[in-house]
Amino acid sequence: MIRAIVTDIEGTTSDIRFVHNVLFPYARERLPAFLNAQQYIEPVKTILDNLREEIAQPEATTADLLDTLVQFMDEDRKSTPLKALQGIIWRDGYVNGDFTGHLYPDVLPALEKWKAKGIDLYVYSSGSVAAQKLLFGYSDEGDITHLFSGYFDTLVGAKREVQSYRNIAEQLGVPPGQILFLSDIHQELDAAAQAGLRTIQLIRGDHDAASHHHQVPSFDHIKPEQIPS
Ligand SMILES: CSCCC(=O)C(=O)COP(=O)(O)O
Ligand SMILES: [Mg+2]
Repeated sequence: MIRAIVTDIEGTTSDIRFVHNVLFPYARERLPAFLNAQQYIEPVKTILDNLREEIAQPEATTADLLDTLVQFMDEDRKSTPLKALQGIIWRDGYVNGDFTGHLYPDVLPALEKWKAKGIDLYVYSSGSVAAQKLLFGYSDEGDITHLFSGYFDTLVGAKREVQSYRNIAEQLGVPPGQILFLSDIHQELDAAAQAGLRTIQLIRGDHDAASHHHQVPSFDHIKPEQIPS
């Protein structure tokens, strides 16, 4: 019996183009002025110190760190300090109505149905927990954060690491075999499956021939009650 569902965001609940063509450029354009204004103010001061630690350059200037962050954005590096800074910058965009968090139309009805059946819902994304709450708090369908019982980001570990899913299961207090993880990336699903979680892959675009996971085109096709124990 599935007792908890953990969902990825990018490519799973939300279009990858929203993240890459709207969110990422919004943060990239504002990052230099943002760092200039906020570098000595919390929480940015601590986030920058965490970045210095991550790159093992304790003496790095803010200009050095900006270069590093630009390189990380070019590489789509899932660096925790970068993700924290992006999340803070995105807040203005959501609050000012510059954009809303994209949701595929099949997502909200399915989440509501699963929740009504007593399944607890969680999010796991490389985007910071603050950024996840913004996306679902200012979504195309309004504030849907009441549906989620918790959020996980890279502080629990990287998404392709088996230990991250063990950590999530431990924090949920649910046996791994009763947790269903939804993602579009088979390497993330491989790690989750190795930790004992059940997996389903969302194929929102191109077929993934290298995957061994059950594949569906949308949340409509997911029937947690039919997953055998
Ligand atoms: C919270 S939406 C932004 C997601 C994000 O920043 C990102 O890098 C996507 O990573 P994911 O692990 O969800 O593919
Ligand atoms: Mg994804």
